[in-house]
Amino acid sequence: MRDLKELRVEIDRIDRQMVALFEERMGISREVAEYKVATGKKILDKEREQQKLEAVKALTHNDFNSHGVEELFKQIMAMSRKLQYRMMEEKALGRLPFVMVDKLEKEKVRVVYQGVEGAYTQQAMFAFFGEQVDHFHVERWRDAMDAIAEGMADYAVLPIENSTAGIVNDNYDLLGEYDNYIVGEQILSIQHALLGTPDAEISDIRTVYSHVQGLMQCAAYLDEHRDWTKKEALNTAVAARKVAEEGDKTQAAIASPLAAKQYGLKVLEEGINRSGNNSTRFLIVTNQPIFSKDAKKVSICFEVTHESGCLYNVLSHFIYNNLNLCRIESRPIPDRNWEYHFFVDFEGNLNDSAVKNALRGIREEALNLKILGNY
Ligand SMILES: O=C(O)C(=O)C[C@]1(C(=O)O)C=C[C@@H](O)C=C1
Repeated sequence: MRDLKELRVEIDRIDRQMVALFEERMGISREVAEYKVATGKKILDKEREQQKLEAVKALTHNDFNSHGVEELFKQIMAMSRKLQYRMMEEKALGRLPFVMVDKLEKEKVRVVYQGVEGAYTQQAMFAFFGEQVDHFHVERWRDAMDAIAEGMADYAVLPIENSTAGIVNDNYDLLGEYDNYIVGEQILSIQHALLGTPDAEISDIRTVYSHVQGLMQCAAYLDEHRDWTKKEALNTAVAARKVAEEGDKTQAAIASPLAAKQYGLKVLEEGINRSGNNSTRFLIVTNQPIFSKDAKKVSICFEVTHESGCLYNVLSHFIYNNLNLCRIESRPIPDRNWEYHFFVDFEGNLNDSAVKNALRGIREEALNLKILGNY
């Protein structure tokens, strides 16, 4: 048996050769990039990569090495592409179809939110734009997206994620569907209360209405009252309005204390959500591709082909460009079973070259990349 020291000397010798060859190959890749920049040819050439993988695998002598070489060359070619995207960046300004503004216009604007007066979304709107803002409300989230798409409002406010109950699926889907853009976000601490008619006591309650998220966020509290029937409403404020309108003291709503004030209801119990720091994140959306110069977060969505390693390849652009991923979600693509839209948020501004570089790579290597906004 040979000594470990001696074996490591040999490994070091081989690695030096591999590094030299890697650098030589990257040098050629630079020349390929120059050719591609000059001729407008795409950087990713899947057919060539497939042929290359088959060719290098054929040079190996067993299955283990064949698999290893395949992985190795996939990585080498991915690095080669990244180098080429970076060179493209040096050649072209790489302007994205977004317009930078100094500051988001918040005065003399009209804002739409979904729900009725007293909804948490209304509170979020006030927190972002101020209480004097000109506003109106619509019944469904889709109506709010239509209102800005058609120019009836300048901005829409949509809940996207709650710290206890998770994402608002429907709004993720709407972001993918509409050509509207995220320009801001507002986080609101959500403190739910149990609201009843003015003559009600907790012991009278038989039925509780709320939005599904309200019911989920208060699941532990509702578990202590298993005999109550839980019923879903379009949103928490609609639930409060229903209880007020029907005037039945056996009915209660889970909604905000603001909604109690709005509809003349009695707060039977406060702070009934499971988590003390229960918060909801709302997005501010508009119909124009604008971003402010101090925007810090980019949201995108894309699809990947149904092949092994595809998502990994796309995500590698964030690592390579040193961009910090904040979240990733997947949503099913309608009528295409087991295929998904991926929604990714990461830190950065559309003016940063690292962001442009990563987006250029993702645009080529993923399907249907959409920049949802920078805020
Ligand atoms: O041959 C090319 O067109 C290259 O850009 C080189 C290379 C490689 O590194 O082998 C890189 C990217 C392409 O997807 C295919 C192959």
